[in-house]
Amino acid sequence: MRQHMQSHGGLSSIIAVLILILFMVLVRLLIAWWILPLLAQRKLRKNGFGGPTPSFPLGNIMEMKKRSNVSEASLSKHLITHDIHSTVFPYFAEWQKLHGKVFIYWLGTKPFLYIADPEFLKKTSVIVKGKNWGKPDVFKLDRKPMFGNGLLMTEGDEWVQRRHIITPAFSPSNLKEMTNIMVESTKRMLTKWVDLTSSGHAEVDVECEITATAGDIIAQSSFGISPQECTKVLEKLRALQVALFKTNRHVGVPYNNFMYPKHTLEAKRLGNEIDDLLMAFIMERRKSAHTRDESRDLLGVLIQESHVEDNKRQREKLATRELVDECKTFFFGGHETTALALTWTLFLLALYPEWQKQLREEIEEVVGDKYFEVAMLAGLKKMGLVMNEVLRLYSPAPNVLRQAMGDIWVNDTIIPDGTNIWIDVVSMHHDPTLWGDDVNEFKPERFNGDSQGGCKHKMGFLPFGFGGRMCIGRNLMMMEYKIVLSLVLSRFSFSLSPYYCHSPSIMLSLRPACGLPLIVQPL
Ligand code: HEM
Repeated sequence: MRQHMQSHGGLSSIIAVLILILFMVLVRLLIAWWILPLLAQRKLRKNGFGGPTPSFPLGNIMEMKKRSNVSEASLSKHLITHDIHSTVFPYFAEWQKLHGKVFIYWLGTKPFLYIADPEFLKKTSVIVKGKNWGKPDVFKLDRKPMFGNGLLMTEGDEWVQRRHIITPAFSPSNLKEMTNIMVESTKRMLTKWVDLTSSGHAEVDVECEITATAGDIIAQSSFGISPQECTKVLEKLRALQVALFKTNRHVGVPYNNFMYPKHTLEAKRLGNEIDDLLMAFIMERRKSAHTRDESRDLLGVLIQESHVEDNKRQREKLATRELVDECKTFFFGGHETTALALTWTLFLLALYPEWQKQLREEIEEVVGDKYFEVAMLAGLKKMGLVMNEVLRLYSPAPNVLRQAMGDIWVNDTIIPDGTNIWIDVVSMHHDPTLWGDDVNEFKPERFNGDSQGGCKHKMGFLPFGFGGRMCIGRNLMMMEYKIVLSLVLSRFSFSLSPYYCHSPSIMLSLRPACGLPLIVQPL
C-alpha cells in the first residue's frame, strides 16, 4: 500500500514538473512572440506613428487578406488603368488614408514600420549606410530556398566582402562581352515568333517568351550554361516561386510553415533540386578552371575568388555552399525583374502605338542594318525615357525591405534595433504629391533631361533601391533591355490581344497575373 502511494506520489511530481516546464515554455513563447514585439511597437508608437490594431498571432494579416479579396473582386479586368497602388497593395492604400505615409502594421507577431514618405526615408538613409542595414529575419528564413544566404540577404561585413568580390563581374568590359549572347538569344526567340505567325498564330504569350529569353541570357552570360540546362533551372525556379508565394501569406506567424506543409515541403524540395543542379555546374566549371583560361563571367569571378582564398587558406574564402547561394540569387534576380520590365514595356507600347513608332524610328536611325554594338546604346535616348517611365508605373521590384541593426535616430524619432522596415515603392511612384496630377499617365517625356522625371523628391523614384545596397545588376539590365527591345521592335509590330486582362499583382515581383498575350505581326 505504502509502495503504491509512493509510486503515485512520484507520478504526481513528474506531472507537476512537466506542467511547470510546459508553463515556462508557454511564457517564454508568449514573451518572444508577443510581449517583446509589443514593447518594440510601444517604442515606435512613442514617436507618434499610428497603425492598425494587431491581434495575436496573425497581426494584421486577416485584414490584409480581406482587403485583397475585396480589391480582386471589384477589379474590372478589362479596364486598363495605371493607377495600380490600391489594386496591388489595397491594405496599404487604405491604411495610408487613416495613418499617413509612415505607420506600423504587423505581419503575424512581427511589427513592421511602413514607409511611403521619401523625406523620412532620406533622413534614415543619410544616417545608415549599406553595411549597417539588415534584411528582415522573417523574410530571410521564408525565402531561403530561393536566395539562400546570397548577396541579397547578407548583412554587415559579410555583405561588404561579397559585394566587393562580385562587383568586377559587372565591369563595362564584361558587360560588353555579353552583347553577342543577348543578341543571339533574342534572335532565337524572334525566329520562333516568325514560325508561329507564318503558321497562322498571331497571338504570342509575350511574358512567357521574354522570361525564357531573359533566363537564357543570364544563364549563358553569367554562368556559361546551355539553353537546355537553363530551362531545367528556370522551370524549377518558377515552381519554387509559386510554392513560396503560397506559403508566404502567413509570414511572421509562428510556425507558419506548418499551416501549409505541402507547399513548404515542396519549396524545400525544389530549393534542394536547384542547389544540386547549380552544384553540378559549379563542379564542372571548377574542374575546367584548372585547365583553361577561366572566363571573367560571374561564375568565373566567384570561382576564381574561392580559388585564390583556398590557396592562401584565408578564412574568408567563398565556400561551395556560398557559391550555390550566389548563383541562385543571380539566376533569379538576374532574369525575373528584367523580363518583367520588358514585358510591361511591350504592354505599354501595345497600348500607345505612337511610342512604338517613335522608338522604331530611333532604332532605325541609331542601329539600322548594322550589328548591335554597346556604343549604340547611348544613342537610344527615347528608349531610355520609356524604360524609366515603365519602371515608374510598373516597378518590377514593388517594395524594398530593411531591418534596423542598432537604434536609428532620425532627429527626435527613434527606430529601435531590430525594427523591420517595408518601403512601398509602388506608392511613391504613384503619389500625385510627388509627381503631379498626371502621375498615372504614361508620359516618358517627363524623364527628358531629368533623370528623376520631375519627381519633387530625389528619393521618390527608386526602381533599383537606394544607397550602398542599390541593385548591382542595373547596368546589365539596362543593356539587355535596350538590346532585346530594339530587336523586337525592328522585326515586329504588336497590339494587345482581346484576351488580355489587366491584373497587375505581386508574386515577389510585380507581374501581369494573366500573362501578356499580344497580337504580333512581322514587319
Ligand atoms: C529591371 C530590373 C531590375 C530591377 C527593377 C531590380 C531591382 C532591385 C532592387 C529594388 C534591389 C534592392 C536594393 C535595395 O535593397 O536597396 C535589387 C538588388 C539586387 N539586384 Fe536587382 N534589379 C533588377 C535587375 C537585376 C539584375 C539583372 C541582376 C543581376 C544580374 C540583379 C541582381 C541584384 C542583386 C544581387 C541585388 C542585391 C544587392 C545587394 O544587396 O547588395 N538585379 N535589385
